[in-house]
Amino acid sequence: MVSRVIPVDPFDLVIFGATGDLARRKILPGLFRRFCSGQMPEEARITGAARSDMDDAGFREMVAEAIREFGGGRSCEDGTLDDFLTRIGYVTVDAKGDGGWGELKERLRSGFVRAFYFSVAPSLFGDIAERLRSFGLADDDSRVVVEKPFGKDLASARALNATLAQHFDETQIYRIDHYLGKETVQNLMAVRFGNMLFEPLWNSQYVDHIQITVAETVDVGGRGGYYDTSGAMRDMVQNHLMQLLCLIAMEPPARFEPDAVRDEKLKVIRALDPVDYHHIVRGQYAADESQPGYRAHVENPRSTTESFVAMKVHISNWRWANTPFYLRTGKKLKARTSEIAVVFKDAPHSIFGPEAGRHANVLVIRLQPNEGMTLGVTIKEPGPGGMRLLDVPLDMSFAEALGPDAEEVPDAYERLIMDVIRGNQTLFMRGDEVEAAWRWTDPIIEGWTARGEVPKPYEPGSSGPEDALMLMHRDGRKWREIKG
Ligand SMILES: NC(=O)C1=CN([C@@H]2O[C@H](COP(=O)(O)OP(=O)(O)OC[C@H]3O[C@@H](n4cnc5c(N)ncnc54)[C@H](OP(=O)(O)O)[C@@H]3O)[C@@H](O)[C@H]2O)C=CC1
Ligand SMILES: O=C1O[C@H](COP(=O)(O)O)[C@@H](O)[C@H](O)[C@H]1O
Repeated sequence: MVSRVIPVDPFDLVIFGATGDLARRKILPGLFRRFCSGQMPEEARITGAARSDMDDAGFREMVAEAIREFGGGRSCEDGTLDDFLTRIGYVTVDAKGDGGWGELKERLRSGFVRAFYFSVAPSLFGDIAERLRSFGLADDDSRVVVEKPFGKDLASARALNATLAQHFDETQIYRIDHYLGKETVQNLMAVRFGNMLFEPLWNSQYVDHIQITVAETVDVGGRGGYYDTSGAMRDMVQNHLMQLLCLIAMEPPARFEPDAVRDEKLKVIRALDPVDYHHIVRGQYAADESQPGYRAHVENPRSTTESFVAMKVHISNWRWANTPFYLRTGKKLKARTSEIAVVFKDAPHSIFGPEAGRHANVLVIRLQPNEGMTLGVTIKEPGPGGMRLLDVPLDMSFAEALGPDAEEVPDAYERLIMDVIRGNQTLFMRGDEVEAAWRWTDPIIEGWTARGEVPKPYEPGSSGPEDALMLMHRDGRKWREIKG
């Protein structure tokens, strides 16, 4: 295999919240994998910063443990971990106080790319941004990476944008949506805009409807405190599903460049119709004989927060008028699967007569697991039985197509952090995009509150509430089965 890894420029990366869950599970192991792949240059340095009192050696031990636990199955030569750890340091810093900032500044070198990852609660973003400037750690070339949730509604997202804008230019702010870093999500753009095959058919004249499903088997686990104030709508739809919707529905950007892509995504969000409340189903997983339900995972035993949402959405523009988009996401479902299905219309006339049945082509883009694409094609049923039709899949699994190269594919966080170092904002959300997404989401959530709506219970391990199935049945359509 010929390595296509291009090393990034030397950098200083500071991770605020380096002792936290996200840093240990995703960021630090991801950086290690990039180091193994040879993408990280010799002079790269990573400094953890958090409140815990620790020295460099203590933090390196924590990092080594995190990598052993969450590092992932890629092969790395012996000794690489020790080598990686020599590039790691730690400073005790209080985001809300003055302690530690001077020492942190001394650790940073001039002449290198400088990035600050805010892997802390959003309530600390403003404090950190302000101190980065007042203690002179950040300059006009520095980058800041901010985690989700980016606000909980339009007002809070605006306030957060305004706070960040006091200290940093938009070109320095990298708002993470890790779905944009997934390999297949980018492949979606390659499929649409790198082929002549699909784009002429990619509109309401040929597409009957589109289904976007992000199903999870996990419950809210230890994140009940956060999740109960959020729910599936804020946690998944406003960001991840919205981004998938944008990529599938947007017009071709003139170039694969940050503002060209983000302008087109913004136009999609702005063209979304308000959603009729009859077109949304909220669900909450119930208990069964072997396991507790949602309400046992959160503090409020009467919680009406949704762990599932299904909805029908319309985009009012020339391309998509009259083509519905059905979105659904939920926890504790039957299988972990994320996919987008583009369901084409039936052929306008069947030359094979009514007994041949109805056959529509479906293009399925599987984001996870088993990333790949399947195009359902109608053929003649083999054998002597006359002209009977059969749907067969033209199947492409990326792991099979890439062979051993698939091992080299970085995960979402690895890719996005390297993009920050490269200064490429294409796969990050712009401030106006996030605000537009909240502008569309807010009335939906406000409507639930005003109507005192209670989510429908659903069985753990199911496909969600019955009403979600009805949402499509009413339109004479059917959800694809949720299977891993
Ligand atoms: N965990 C996840 O799966 C995901 C998390 N996120 C987002 O990432 C961010 C971090 O989440 P997560 O890692 O789970 O959170 P944790 O609660 O696990 O970690 C929080 C981190 O912030 C540090 N911290 C808290 N207060 C201060 C302070 N005053 N000064 C300096 N550091 C402080 C903590 O340090 P110490 O403990 O040393 O005090 C700790 O390192 C959040 O915005 C979250 O919404 C987004 C997607 C998924
Ligand atoms: O951002 C989030 O995403 C995860 C799902 O991410 P995936 O990459 O595993 O599909 C979700 O579990 C979590 O609730 C949400 O905050």
